[in-house]
Amino acid sequence: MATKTGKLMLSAIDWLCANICFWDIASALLGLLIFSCIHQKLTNKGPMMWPVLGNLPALILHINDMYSWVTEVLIEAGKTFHYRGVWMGRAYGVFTADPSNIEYIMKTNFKNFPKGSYFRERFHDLLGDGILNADGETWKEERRMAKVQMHSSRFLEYSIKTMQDLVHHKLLKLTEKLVKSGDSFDLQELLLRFTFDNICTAALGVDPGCLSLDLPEVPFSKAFEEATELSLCRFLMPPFVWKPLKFFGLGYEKRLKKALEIVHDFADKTVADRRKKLNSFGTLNDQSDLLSRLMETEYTNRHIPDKFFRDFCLSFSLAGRDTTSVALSWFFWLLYKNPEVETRVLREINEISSGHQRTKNQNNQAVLFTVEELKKMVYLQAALSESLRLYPSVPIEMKEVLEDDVLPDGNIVRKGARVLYCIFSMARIESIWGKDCLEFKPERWINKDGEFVSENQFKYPVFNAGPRLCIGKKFAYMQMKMVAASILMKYSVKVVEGHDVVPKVTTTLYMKNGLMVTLKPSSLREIHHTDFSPIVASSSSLVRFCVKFKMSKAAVLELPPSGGFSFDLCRRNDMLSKKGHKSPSYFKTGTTIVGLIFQDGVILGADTRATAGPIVCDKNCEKIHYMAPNIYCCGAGTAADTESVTDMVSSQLQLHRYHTSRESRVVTALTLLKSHLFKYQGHVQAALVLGGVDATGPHLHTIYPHGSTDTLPFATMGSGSLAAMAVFESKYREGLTKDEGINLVCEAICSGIFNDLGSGSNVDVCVITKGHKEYLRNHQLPNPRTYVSSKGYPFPKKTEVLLTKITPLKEQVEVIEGGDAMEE
Ligand code: HEM
Repeated sequence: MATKTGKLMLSAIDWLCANICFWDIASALLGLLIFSCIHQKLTNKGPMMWPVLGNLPALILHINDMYSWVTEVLIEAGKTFHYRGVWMGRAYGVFTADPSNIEYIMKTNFKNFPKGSYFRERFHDLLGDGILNADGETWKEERRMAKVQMHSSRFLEYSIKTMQDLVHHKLLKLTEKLVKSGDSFDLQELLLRFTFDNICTAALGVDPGCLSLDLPEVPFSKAFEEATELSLCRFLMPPFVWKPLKFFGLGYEKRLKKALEIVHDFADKTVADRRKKLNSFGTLNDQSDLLSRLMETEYTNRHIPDKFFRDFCLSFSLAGRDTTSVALSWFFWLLYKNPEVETRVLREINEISSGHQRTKNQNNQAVLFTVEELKKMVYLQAALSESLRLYPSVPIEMKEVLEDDVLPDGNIVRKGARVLYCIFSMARIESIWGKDCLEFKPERWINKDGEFVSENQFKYPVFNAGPRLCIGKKFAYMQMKMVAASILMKYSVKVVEGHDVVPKVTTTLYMKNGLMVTLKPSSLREIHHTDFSPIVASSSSLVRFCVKFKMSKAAVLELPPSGGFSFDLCRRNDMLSKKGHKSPSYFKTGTTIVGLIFQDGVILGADTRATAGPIVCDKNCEKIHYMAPNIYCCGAGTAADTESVTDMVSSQLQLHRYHTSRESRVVTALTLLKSHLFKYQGHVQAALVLGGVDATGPHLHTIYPHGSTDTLPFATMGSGSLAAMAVFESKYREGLTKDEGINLVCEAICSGIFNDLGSGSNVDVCVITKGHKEYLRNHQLPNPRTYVSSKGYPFPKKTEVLLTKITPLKEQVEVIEGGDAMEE
């Protein structure tokens, strides 16, 4: 039977050889190919899937514009398509940009979509079991430990300090040097150096020194970069290629091995040193970096091998290194392309830093931003988020499928497949982000009350989402804001003309050619003159502004008002002084005001001289102001300011009493006064001594012009305060009687009157006790007038009437073509 079948087959082959030529076979294969292609086209929504090669040809064809191409395909395919790599390459699955699919894999069925062995295997040599490369219980435990430390206030404080130090002592020093040289330079490279130093200092407690003035090549940093890039090569070739290369140490795997040795040596040494320190001192309490905190807390509970800490360090260095620097590079580029956004960012930074004179560096305009100030930078946060939307630091993410599953959009995914989701493409899909999705529009992140509004994580998975949400998000925003605000305060960043800005196709969205820029000092000064306020700008100036910044008038008017104070008068004064007008100078003022607590209540005292520079303009003015029947307030500083502030707060207290039908409390007056003064940051010149007696007893407070306050048993303020304080400090004691208190107050005021030229004339006293007050106006007259002319002071003649004709005023309006600096 077998021989019969064999014979039959041989004769069939003979027949085929005799009757079918090469061209017949070629045409049959071609037909098969065409059929398969048509079948593919009809059944698969994605790019062409070739037999054997899968999607590889299309990928190679679009390798230089891969993100745009994937976006186009995703839009055409309705946000999801199936893909396949070369035969036996184990690369297959779906590509998606659908938020509902992303929510499913990142949250709803999180357990079925781990990082997976495909990813882990390729990154294991570099990251080991570090958090970025771990799954399951290992990942869970690492995340728990990292979260506890990262969210502690100690780490937050420490990380802010490291950022401030690096920005001010290194980054800005380096930019100064670069500005002096006048050369263009690669900003992306500079930022990469900055973030590497920053993450190593914060996470490992070691500064690798990439940002030193001579921009040295740091072996650890270079090897780390190389090891990351070379590990990625393993994703481009099938395992039967890269595994033998690794085994025999050939090709790029040889270089990878070398780079890995340097990286691991550095990390191992850091961990070993820290362990040694912990063993010899028994504590690492003087170090706040993540590694030290983790070692100290975890070692006390159980023994954790050094390898764990090494892997932990490397994952953090990778996660926190390039992500923020790349994000900042795109941000600066987008800002350069959108000057109207830059103007708004600068305006915000300027407003926030305007009350910041105390921390200005002496030699330049660099400002040390605090966490509170960074938090207030809402528009900057919106601009950074918008920049990350369009250029996400991690453009494509990948998860593996554990068991067969069906995604919410109906696509089936088989066990072992991979789901890739393209965050870069999501930003460019109208059905996700709206018709204006391609525009750089920070306003989409701000609500009508001017607050920042976060987006749904699954529509905006830039920081990942669900249980694996990026742990460093807060750190990243602080860092980006600190760098952006500090650089923009000092420089205007100009991208070199003709520089080609394109994304590099790799796991992190670098700019392929870097970002070549020049820095022009003091962009802020420019913005003072070009700044605008949609509310006050005249129509013509608004048009000029729009033309200058190539934006529509509607766009300007659409901007929500920024709120807060208007600094138009400052700009006007600035403009006038530039035109040669001399600003009036300030008048020196002087006062002695005091207060003390005695056994039954509070006694306040004040002198009565009002000075304006060298002139005594009022010999007997009143400096003790009424606030409420049981509260009075002495004011030093500018008389008009102290009067107005106390008047305003007094009326608020009155309204409050109408509402509550209760006696005002001193603490209410104190809160109202300090919050009012704080808003004006010292521009309202009122230094106050507030005293009163309420249901909780007698109270005495001082309030400084910037809004800070003190609560004391005795207090003095004004230019004579030191003289008065000398009296109080030597004679004040608890339980003074009323008369003793009044005498002490008078003595203190007289000490001011006789030792301070700004104070003088008489002593006013106000005694407040429970349910009663006594205002002793001119209680003492220590400087009575000694000589009065016996003849009086008659005027030689009365006021004469020179003209009786009344000339009506004419309104004259002069239109100045071209406008003034104020209007720009
Ligand atoms: C603009 C800046 C940043 C962006 C866009 C970003 C984005 C991401 C993304 C997409 C992931 C998921 C990665 C993956 O699973 O493969 C991630 C995870 C992570 N990121 Fe960030 N990141 C940023 C900054 C940082 C910084 C500065 C740190 C450290 C201080 C950090 C620490 C981490 C950690 C530890 C994880 C792993 C979380 C986990 O798997 O549970 N990131 N980040």
